[in-house]
Amino acid sequence: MKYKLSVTKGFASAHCLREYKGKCENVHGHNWKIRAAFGGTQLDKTGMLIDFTDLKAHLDKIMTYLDHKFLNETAPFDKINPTAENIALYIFEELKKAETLTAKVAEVEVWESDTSSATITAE
Ligand SMILES: Nc1nc2c(c(=O)[nH]1)N=C([C@H](O)[C@H](O)COP(=O)(O)OP(=O)(O)OP(=O)(O)O)CN2
Ligand SMILES: [Zn+2]
Repeated sequence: MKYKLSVTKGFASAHCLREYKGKCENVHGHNWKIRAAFGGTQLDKTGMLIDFTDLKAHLDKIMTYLDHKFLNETAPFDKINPTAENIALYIFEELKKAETLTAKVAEVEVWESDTSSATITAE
């Protein structure tokens, strides 16, 4: 991939981890930070891989769905644990709807705190 563009957004939500022994089995909240990257090799006639504005709008839609929710009661996290890994995979899959012929989702990184993040990378 020659070009890689990233946008960053955040949301606030509560969760608890099922099947987990420790403080995170209790309900608690995070200010999640998301970095979504699209990659490709070909620019359009305006010199863009994909418009940042479109990318932000797609990410915003996902953030709005997750914002101020109890994730354990919000699909798909009512069925799968709302870990940083699963949240990153969910956002990665949702962002595929925004792919164009030349710009594909390359990476989604989910920060649970200033020091911990999970990244999904396209294979
Ligand atoms: N691989 C993963 N490990 C953990 C996840 C996760 O999503 N993936 N999540 C948690 C908990 O959600 C928890 O909130 C975070 O725990 P932790 O970093 O231990 O706690 P703090 O945010 O309080 O950080 P401190 O460094 O202890 O202050 C746990 N593990
Ligand atoms: Zn947590």
